[in-house]
Amino acid sequence: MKTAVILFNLGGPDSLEAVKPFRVNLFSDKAIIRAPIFIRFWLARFIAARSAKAAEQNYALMGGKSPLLELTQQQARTLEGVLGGEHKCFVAMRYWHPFARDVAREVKAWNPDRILLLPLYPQFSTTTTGSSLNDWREAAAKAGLAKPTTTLCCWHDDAAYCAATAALVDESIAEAKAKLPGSKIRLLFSAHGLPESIVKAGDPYQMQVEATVSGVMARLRDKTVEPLVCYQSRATPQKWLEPSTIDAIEQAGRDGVAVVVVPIAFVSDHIETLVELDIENRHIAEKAGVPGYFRVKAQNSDPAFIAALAGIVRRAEGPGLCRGGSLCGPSHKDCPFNAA
Ligand SMILES: C=CC1=C(C)c2cc3[nH]c(cc4nc(cc5[nH]c(cc1n2)c(C)c5CCC(=O)O)C(CCC(=O)O)=C4C)c(C)c3C=C
Ligand SMILES: [Fe+2]
Ligand SMILES: [Fe+2]
Repeated sequence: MKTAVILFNLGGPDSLEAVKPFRVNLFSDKAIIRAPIFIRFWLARFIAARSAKAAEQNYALMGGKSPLLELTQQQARTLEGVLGGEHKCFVAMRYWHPFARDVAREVKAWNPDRILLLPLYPQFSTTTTGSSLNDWREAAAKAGLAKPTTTLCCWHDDAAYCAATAALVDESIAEAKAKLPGSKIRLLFSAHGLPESIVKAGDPYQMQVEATVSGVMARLRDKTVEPLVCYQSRATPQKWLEPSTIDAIEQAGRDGVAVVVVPIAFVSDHIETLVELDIENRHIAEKAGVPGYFRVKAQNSDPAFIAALAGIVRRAEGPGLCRGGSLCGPSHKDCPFNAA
């Protein structure tokens, strides 16, 4: 049976010229800016233009483009190798190439017997997974791609994913302890932030982030470190989830503890790990007098992580789907696809 596995991520600009249109696409999404279309059209351009210079400078620090597409394509190739047989992995991005509309046509040409949708966002948010899946459904309908389709939602508490992440965290704790013997260490689980209003409207993201953190903590070899969940990358003036990663770093400075920062809502390096965490927040930590700043590696194509994704795919190929054709993990009372 030919199975197409579609990997979804947000996408990133592939040149400095693409930064502005990429950001206009992002802020034009009704899942991100919840305003009527005619207001959103102008607001998107206004917000995108307002902070365009700073964004361009940040992409310039990464060589003038986002590495997200290459890293996701590498994940796709590695996963395809692990799954073997008649699996083919495709990558569809939400706000820059390759767009769902083009990928849907490619998938149709390959003519699979079934399709598995695998968002590379471990936690469900209406702003990320929800938006990508809606975009895919529209694109598939337009391309006339009507094959049995299963959504692999909500793998935030998947045991193998949590174990693979815990192994990466353990590596950084060991490095911190070796460099700063005797120092107290705080684990900052830094998730992408969200406007609080989106969470209040029922988005399960924050709950799922906390579940991921519990799952990772339970699987750490080194249990001597204290965890704290915080939220990074605030992008609009509204109130966002708290505490912010910056506040948490400054607090660590006041408390005189070293920090190990775990990017917990992304599985690939991109601007928010390579620039925000590695450059900006490291600088903030130095200024705040934090005795040591360590960043846990993103999963990228880590073999244990790819094996976890392969496990999620294989489970979807067996029985046990939740209502609506989605795969549910063991504890999905909050699964957005499981509503009647
Ligand atoms: C209101 C704005 C935003 C929300 C909500 C948001 C949620 C969100 N985003 C990610 C993951 C990524 N975001 C990326 C880029 C990016 N995101 C926003 C804004 C919001 N994100 C902006 C303005 C940008 C562009 C970067 C910039 O201008 O500084 C990316 C790609 C980065 C890259 O390398 O190109 C990812 C990935 C998550 C997980 C999330 C909510 C859970
Ligand atoms: Fe974002
Ligand atoms: Fe689910």
